[in-house]
Amino acid sequence: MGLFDKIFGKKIEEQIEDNQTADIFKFDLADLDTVAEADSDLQADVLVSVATEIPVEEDQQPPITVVSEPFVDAAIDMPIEPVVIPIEGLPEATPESVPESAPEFAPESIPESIPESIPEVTTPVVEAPQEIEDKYEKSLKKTSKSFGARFNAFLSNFRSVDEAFFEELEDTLIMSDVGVDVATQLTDDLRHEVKLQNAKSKDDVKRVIIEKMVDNFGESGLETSLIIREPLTVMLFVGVNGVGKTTTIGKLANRFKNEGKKVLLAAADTFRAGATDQLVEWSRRSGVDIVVGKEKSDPASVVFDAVKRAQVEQFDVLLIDTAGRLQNKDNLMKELEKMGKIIKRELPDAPHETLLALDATTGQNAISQAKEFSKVTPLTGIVLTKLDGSAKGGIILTIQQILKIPVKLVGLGEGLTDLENFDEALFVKGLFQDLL
Ligand SMILES: Nc1nc2c(ncn2[C@@H]2O[C@H](COP(=O)(O)OP(=O)(O)OP(=O)(O)O)[C@@H](O)[C@H]2O)c(=O)[nH]1
Repeated sequence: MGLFDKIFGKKIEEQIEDNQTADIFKFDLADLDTVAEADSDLQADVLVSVATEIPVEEDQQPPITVVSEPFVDAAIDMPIEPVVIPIEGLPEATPESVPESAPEFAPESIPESIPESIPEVTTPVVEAPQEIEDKYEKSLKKTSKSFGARFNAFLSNFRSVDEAFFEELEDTLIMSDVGVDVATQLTDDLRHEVKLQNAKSKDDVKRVIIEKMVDNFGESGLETSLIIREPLTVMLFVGVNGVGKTTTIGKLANRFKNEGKKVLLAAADTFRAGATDQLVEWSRRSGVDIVVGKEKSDPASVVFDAVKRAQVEQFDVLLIDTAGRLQNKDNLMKELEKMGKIIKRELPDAPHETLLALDATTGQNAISQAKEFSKVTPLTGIVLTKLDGSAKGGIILTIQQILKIPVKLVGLGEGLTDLENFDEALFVKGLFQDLL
């Protein structure tokens, strides 16, 4: 049984007839339903994502002293010295306040008052399946509307299923961010399928199109669950600026914390001023510990400190934020290789996940980023962020089909709990809600 049958029920029950000619598929579309007007907002499409600093009330910030533990390694040759990182707006740490080794995770280091807007921090949250389904449906509304509007408009223009129909269908698929290769393949498949199923009415054709898209998707066979390993799971996050890496790490930290796991963050994006502060803020929100380095210091040293600390203090999960400077691929590659080497020296099977964050609002651009990043480092999965603000969620179909990299997590909002495991069935249901 294909994914479509599992989600939407039985396929069209038409006799499969052999030796059918194209003429048989001529049908009258005069009785088409009134087509909903395409949402002009959705046509405008691209939403511009702006990386913003997380607003924090000054009086809610306890003093933070963050120490990067020194290490000596002739092989890697990184001159590291203990550093005290003054977080903007906080009292500067004095050398005396710097402990010799990385500080023990102390509950006191978590701010006493968590901002009111994030009550989930201390309460384990288990979401009901219906809640998750509703979130998917809501987040995919824009994509589904634009998908639905395009398809309904397209179908209303045709009186018969002939070659022109399939050519127009291919264009519609491309415009729906499915990607050229996938659109061509799908159209070929659909030519065959429509014929095979002897689809005669508008609804039949529509159903066959969706059915084929869904089944293709379901056949990807990609493992979408996150890899979790005992005693320590290491996850590396990569992606260009502003796509939502830091936010995803914050949300994931909160989720693992609520599951009772001991979580450590590593701010290995030492390149961009402010990136560390942002991650520090997320660590506060989620109530988890963090290792940071000096601005412009070697990110590999932060990773080294974090791995050591995670092992010594028996953390369950280490989430590493990196700088995604795709503009300088050689540097990025070297940087990621070096981090990988350091991690592997301590944990040969780590990093267990190298997750690429992609912004769903950027459509096909996200695909190019995925292609570029997979040249730089092997990727185990994708986090598709901002699905809630995108009308281009259809790119998931392309990502899985073309890149063969599983989407593992989806960002469905800016809140602490707006991150979900990728669920093919819920995604597909949400995607086609306006078409069926
Ligand atoms: N609506 C929505 N916004 C999101 C989501 N994920 C992240 N954002 C927003 O996207 C913006 C950028 O997110 P960051 O997490 O700072 O992105 P980043 O990739 O870490 O960026 P750099 O730190 O510059 O490398 C922020 O305003 C986030 O609130 C999401 O799933 N939905």
